[in-house]
Amino acid sequence: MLANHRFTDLPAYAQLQAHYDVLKDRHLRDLFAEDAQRFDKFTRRFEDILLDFSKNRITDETLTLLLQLAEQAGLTDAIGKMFSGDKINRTEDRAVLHVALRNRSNTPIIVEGQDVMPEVNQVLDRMKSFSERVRSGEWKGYTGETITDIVNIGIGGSDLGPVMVTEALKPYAKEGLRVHFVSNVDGVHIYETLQTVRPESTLFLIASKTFTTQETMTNAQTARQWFLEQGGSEGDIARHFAALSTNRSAVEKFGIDPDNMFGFWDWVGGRYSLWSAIGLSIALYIGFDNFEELLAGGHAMDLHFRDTPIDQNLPVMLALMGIWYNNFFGAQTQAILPYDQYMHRFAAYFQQGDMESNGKSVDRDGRPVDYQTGPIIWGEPGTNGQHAFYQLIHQGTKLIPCDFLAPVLSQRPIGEHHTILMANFFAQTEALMNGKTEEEAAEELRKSGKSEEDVQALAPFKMFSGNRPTNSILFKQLTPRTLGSLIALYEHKIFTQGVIWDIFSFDQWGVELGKQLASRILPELQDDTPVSSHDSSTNGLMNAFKSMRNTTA
Ligand SMILES: O=P(O)(O)OC[C@H]1O[C@H](O)[C@@H](O)[C@@H](O)[C@@H]1O
Repeated sequence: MLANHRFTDLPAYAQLQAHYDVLKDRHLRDLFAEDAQRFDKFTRRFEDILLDFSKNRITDETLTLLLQLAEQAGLTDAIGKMFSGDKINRTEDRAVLHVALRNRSNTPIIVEGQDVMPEVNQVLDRMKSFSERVRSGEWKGYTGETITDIVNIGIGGSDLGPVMVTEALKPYAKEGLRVHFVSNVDGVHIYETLQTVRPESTLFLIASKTFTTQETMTNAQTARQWFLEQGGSEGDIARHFAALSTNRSAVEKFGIDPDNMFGFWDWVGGRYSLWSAIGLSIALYIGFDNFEELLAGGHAMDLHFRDTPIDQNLPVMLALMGIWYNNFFGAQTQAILPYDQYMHRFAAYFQQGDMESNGKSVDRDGRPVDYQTGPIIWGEPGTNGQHAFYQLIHQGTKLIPCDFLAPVLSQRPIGEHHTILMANFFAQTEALMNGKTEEEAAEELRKSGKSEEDVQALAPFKMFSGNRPTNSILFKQLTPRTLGSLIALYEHKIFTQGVIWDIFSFDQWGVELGKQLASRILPELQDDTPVSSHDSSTNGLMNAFKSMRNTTA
């Protein structure tokens, strides 16, 4: 059991509060001017990844105090417990072992007296041979055609990870093999996808940890029906449907051949499951060797996180910077801004990863917290974001800590594109840090020939306060290994923050209420009887829906 603490009672918390009162008025520009060593001091490296957190509103003292906070919260002990298979997900009575899924060293990891590694490796072996058979064309559809299209049907953790990774690693994909993702229960999603594929050459992966999720089961039934209507027979389903799940009996009930089921375990959280059988679409798309490289990258980051002193530890640094802004500066959000178009779903992926993990408001004793926990995560790839929402980051009233991520080498080096992209990457963090004083703005206006009256009128609009914090994460290239490490970096950041906030990061009870109510409402929508069992707004909306659906558009 982890020793519980109240975050705000940790001795370092009060010290940080006092320190914040002094530091909050200091400008990053001055902190850089005062300390020539800032970059060297506040960067950490791991393999081909460089984390520069020097453009944060910190000093040596801030970092020392934040590290003490982590220590006082029992971080080292908590890391040990996760890696050794303790049931740290207490509200579900489960271990949390996504690290076992990518444990390429194969050291035993024991859950309830049993080493989980043989089973992990067995599923990986099956994924390997299955993906190789499909990719080589040995696996045939019901008319003897090879598979050209993979349709992954899943939602949340059974969708976002595979979507993000297959997009990020597109350069490693096999030519002629397409992958599609259907998640939304909105029939539009499956309709549009089915328009683009043929039953003879399509493989459906029904991805659901529980195999009970309404959206996924509805989409899976529609896909099955479509397959049968298009010419496939019941007997052909085994060639075209596979299941990725922990729920064997539900898979069998659905009619999927148990030989086509790839299992995983309750100690894999949905949002941490891309490393498990849920990653089959990834293995099919980029090949098993590349999938193994992804796992190896995750594993390397795991070992770094577990074995490196916390002051040298990349996930810990990211976590501490986040806590500094979240709990002392009152920042509500955290932007993730990858300067790599292939990473365009990275922020969306960590919206679930972070917000479902740390969007909690009771501590581990079930007491309401009186401090802020998980931030709102959002972001889009650079430079698109620059032309959309950066205005607010630069000149708005909100403090938005940003992570800037970029590869040194592009996967698609075309002309000057990457150099131009990187010029923007460096320019943005510098601009956010330095800003532009009103005098500087006035001087520029004067130089452009404006009258003194215009200079005075316009300068306030053209000044930038700066002092806006960023992390820069520079990595050599977006390879499977590096992507694996980057994902694990953020996963462990989330874990570290959860430990410090004394919350449970691995349950997600908050998604249940809406589900419960939806299943109560569904039968009420199935006829035209007026509804009166809810509040007046919900009744009113449902009754309006019922009457409008009966009038022609
Ligand atoms: O894989 P499943 O069981 O279909 O769950 C899909 C998703 O459902 C819920 O929204 C949550 O529990 C998520 O964490 C999960 O990823």
